[in-house]
Amino acid sequence: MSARTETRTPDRTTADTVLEVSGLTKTFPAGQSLLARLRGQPRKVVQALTDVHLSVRRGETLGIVGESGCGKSTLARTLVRLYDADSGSVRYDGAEVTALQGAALRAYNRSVQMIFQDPYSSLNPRMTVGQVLREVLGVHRMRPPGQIEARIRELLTLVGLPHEAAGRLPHEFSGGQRQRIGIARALALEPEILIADELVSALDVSVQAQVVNLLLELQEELHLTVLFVAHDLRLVRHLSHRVAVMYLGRVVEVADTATLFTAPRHPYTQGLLAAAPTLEPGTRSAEPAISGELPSPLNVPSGCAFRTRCPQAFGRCAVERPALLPVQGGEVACHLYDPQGPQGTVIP
Ligand SMILES: Nc1ncnc2c1ncn2[C@@H]1O[C@H](COP(=O)(O)OP(=O)(O)OP(=O)(O)O)[C@@H](O)[C@H]1O
Repeated sequence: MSARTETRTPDRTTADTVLEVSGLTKTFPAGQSLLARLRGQPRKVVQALTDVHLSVRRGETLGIVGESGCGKSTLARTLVRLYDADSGSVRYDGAEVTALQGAALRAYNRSVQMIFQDPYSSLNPRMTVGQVLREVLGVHRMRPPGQIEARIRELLTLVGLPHEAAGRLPHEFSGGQRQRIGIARALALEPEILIADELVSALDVSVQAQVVNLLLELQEELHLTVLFVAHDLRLVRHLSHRVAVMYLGRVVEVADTATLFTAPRHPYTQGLLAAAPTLEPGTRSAEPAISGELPSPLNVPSGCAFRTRCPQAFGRCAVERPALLPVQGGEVACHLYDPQGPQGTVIP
């Protein structure tokens, strides 16, 4: 990773929106005790995504960050239709994804590929890499039968594996190599969008850098659009043109990477960056950067969900949910940035 340390800028991406998420909401029924069930108590719901708005530009890498449980994976899974949204809209090249069925849904599922943290769990342990790729290419008729072997070799080269890898079983590979196999399988379907959910978090740091750099090269070579969901802000900064920050199921800030890391606006983003161990060594304060506990997604605070932990919260934050509004270099959902002024009483 040392080869490129500069922050990526959105210059090379187009302003053309490929995926437009608006008002996306997803809840899950919470677990319930036997006693509560016997008493007929109403089941609570986990508010995993609430009114999420997000535009993804063609050809960009968009990082998605936030504390554990803030809804990153649910967003990724809802985008690929592993989950059905409760409400809201996802438009891919203008077509409503939440309504797709049959052949149109299958085409969408080819165009938008998700790669998971643990490809081992989704690889058949008894199938060689060649068999896995042959099956994907054959079932989806990606190549005529006579061209399949050549395409398998091409895919292995693309992800930096030797051609001999085709004859080997998943357990014969290291974690990083298995991630490369997962990426090759996704690329076999010639997607336009890759969604990488915690792609490298289970790998050693040195291997993480190799896989992330591979993703960076592939993205530039194949003009892919990438959604990079991760905890590690250092990796997100390295890879992303823009970054979306989530808190308790909402997008609270989106900005180009340089702006987000040098001039974060939302108090939550400011806290998240201050808490990151790897960004600016020596500049961390001894105080916890974000005070208090993350509220339960069963009981999301009224108004701004972050206000119970926000050092700058004022009266309006408890009663009115801030909308995601445009600011220079991005968007932010915080009353402090209301173009009409914060309008409220600062809580002493
Ligand atoms: N299938 C499910 N059933 C019930 N609750 C769920 C389910 N999936 C996610 N949740 C809940 O939804 C909320 C958002 O979870 P999600 O996994 O999307 O967060 P995340 O930001 O990806 O977290 P992490 O970084 O730990 O993966 C959490 O409170 C989680 O417990």
